[in-house]
Amino acid sequence: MITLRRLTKQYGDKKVVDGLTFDVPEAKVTGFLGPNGAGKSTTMRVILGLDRPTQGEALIGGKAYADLEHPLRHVGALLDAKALHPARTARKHLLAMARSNGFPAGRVDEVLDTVGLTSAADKRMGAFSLGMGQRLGIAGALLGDPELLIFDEPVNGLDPDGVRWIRGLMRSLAREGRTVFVSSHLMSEMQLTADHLIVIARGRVIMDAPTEQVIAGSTFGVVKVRVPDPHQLHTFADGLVADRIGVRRTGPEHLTLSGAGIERIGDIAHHLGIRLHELTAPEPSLEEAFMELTNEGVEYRAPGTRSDTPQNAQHGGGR
Ligand SMILES: Nc1ncnc2c1ncn2[C@@H]1O[C@H](COP(=O)(O)OP(=O)(O)OP(=O)(O)O)[C@@H](O)[C@H]1O
Repeated sequence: MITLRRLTKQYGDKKVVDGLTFDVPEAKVTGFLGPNGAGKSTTMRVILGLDRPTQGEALIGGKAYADLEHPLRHVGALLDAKALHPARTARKHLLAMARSNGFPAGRVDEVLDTVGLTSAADKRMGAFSLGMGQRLGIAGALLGDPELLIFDEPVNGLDPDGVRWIRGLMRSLAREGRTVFVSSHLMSEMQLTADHLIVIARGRVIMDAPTEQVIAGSTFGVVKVRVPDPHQLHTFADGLVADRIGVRRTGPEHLTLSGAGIERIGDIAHHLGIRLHELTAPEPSLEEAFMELTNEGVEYRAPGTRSDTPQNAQHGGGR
């Protein structure tokens, strides 16, 4: 449905998007993940024809957005919360959108119902909360009954009810056969929502795989340890790094380790005479997978290893 081929976007001499090649599959929720500034919004803007690529192409059903005959019948998008006319009601706002795009007026009530805004339809938008504004933005995206939906950080600033609602909506849109492409930096959220994940860092793809595979790929399992003595904590971290174990400081007394199981970690602690107050192997999460993939938060590195480039991260974590 969405096809990116060597898509590159450069601002000045900075490549914000650097040769992205991937497909977004149909009838699935695809999470587009990456740390802040990774290039997610820029990629979405290029797909939607709001920005021109420096090189490469982004196609929707084989066509550039600008070549789609009735774009809103094919693609609905929620980007940054738009500046809404504060004195206008939600219904009037959607009616104006419907009219200017040739959609039947009856569609307005349908989408208001879908997003749960029927009772607020005649309220002025100036009185809308952030969550209501997001719902209205989604109503606008659904107006043309498009087969592709692009949502940029749709859960930003929403309360837990709103987050659950958007999650359910995205899943049901995919069940209807639509393509849902959603960006987020919230790994935990995508773990619950997305079937497929595309992870980028510094404008490059570092993972493109089914969600389950990304989670499974994180584990050798991480191991958590708690070392009460600060001096021993550093000695232990250095010893582990020398043994090629990935070490991340996750609290004043805590380290999160990857690349070995609890038996080996316990043996190393014993060998070094380190006193432990905790040695556990929690269930892997997407959060951990993401940390590994992007190498975020890694404080200790083995001397001579260069695990901070996206390419190496792919080799290290892209199983
Ligand atoms: N019009 C622009 N001119 C110059 N630099 C830009 C422009 N738009 C974006 N950038 C830069 O491109 C980089 C990527 O931004 P982008 O918003 O695409 O990332 P993102 O992954 O969506 O991150 P976030 O979650 O923070 O929005 C950032 O460093 C940003 O400052």
